[in-house]
Amino acid sequence: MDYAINAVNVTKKYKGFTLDHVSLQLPKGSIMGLIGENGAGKTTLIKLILGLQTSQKDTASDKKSGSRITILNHELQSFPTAAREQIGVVLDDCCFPDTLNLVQINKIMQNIYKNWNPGCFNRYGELFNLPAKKAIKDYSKGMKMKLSIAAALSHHAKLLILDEPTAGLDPVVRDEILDVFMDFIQDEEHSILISSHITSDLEKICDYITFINDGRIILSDVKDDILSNYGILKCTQEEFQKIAPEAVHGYKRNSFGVTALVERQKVKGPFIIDPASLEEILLYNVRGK
Ligand SMILES: Nc1ncnc2c1ncn2[C@@H]1O[C@H](COP(=O)(O)OP(=O)(O)OP(=O)(O)O)[C@@H](O)[C@H]1O
Repeated sequence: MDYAINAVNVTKKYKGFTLDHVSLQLPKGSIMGLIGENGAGKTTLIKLILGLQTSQKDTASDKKSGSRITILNHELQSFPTAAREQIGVVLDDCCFPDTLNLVQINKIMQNIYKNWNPGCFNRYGELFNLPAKKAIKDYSKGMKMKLSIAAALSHHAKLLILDEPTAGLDPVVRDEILDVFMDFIQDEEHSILISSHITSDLEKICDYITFINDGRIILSDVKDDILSNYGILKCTQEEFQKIAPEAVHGYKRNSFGVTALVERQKVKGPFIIDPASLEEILLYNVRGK
């Protein structure tokens, strides 16, 4: 398979936190959602993929395990500067000087990106209702996010890497932006890696989902397969004892019995298993023990 991102055995150690030999493959032409609780390691992984932080590879064991990141078929270490235009990035803070306005940013970006498309930037500015003459410092949080997204979409990028791009946006604008992301990948050459706490957004647009917890990937698969393989089972304590432990990925006890996240195929018996949302799959995996 042809991957937009192929990260293998990526490791980063901070005091009290280790991103531990994480591997992630984003097939070209698709959207992958990154889900995890606060501090799980999503931003760290994104920054490592972008080369904004360096991964650990100074120990003998890491050399053996072959830590490696390839983006759009280029090794990260030797990524050509010119090819950087092919990556559109949105991180959680707005990266433009806040005294500038949209018109000034449009002019400046033409000198930064060879492939900058001023008409495209203007169109997104209008679509996202961004005032052209207002200084960025007077933009709301949501407006700044929309500005970052407009910029990421205006230099003919082939890959978008987006860290919580819909945080702070109202449902109507979020829906509009999700449509823009869906349009972006219609061409098989375009791909998106997106992290978000709004799991319903990811459920709408993603082809693949990667769950990350405490620096480790706990599940990474085709979204539709995840949603069809996992389900919520409600039963009595006695019934729960009869379910194979390997089928259970987390459970909660309550006064009526047990509610558990299960892998459908591993559950034997006449149980009713309801669909599980991505949010429930995360919650049970992280907290439901
Ligand atoms: N520069 C740094 N120095 C030390 N520790 C760091 C640094 N950057 C991140 N960390 C730690 O790494 C861990 C993962 O942080 P990260 O920002 O990747 O999480 P996240 O999944 O993006 O969380 P959130 O959803 O809250 O944005 C946290 O414990 C954080 O404190």
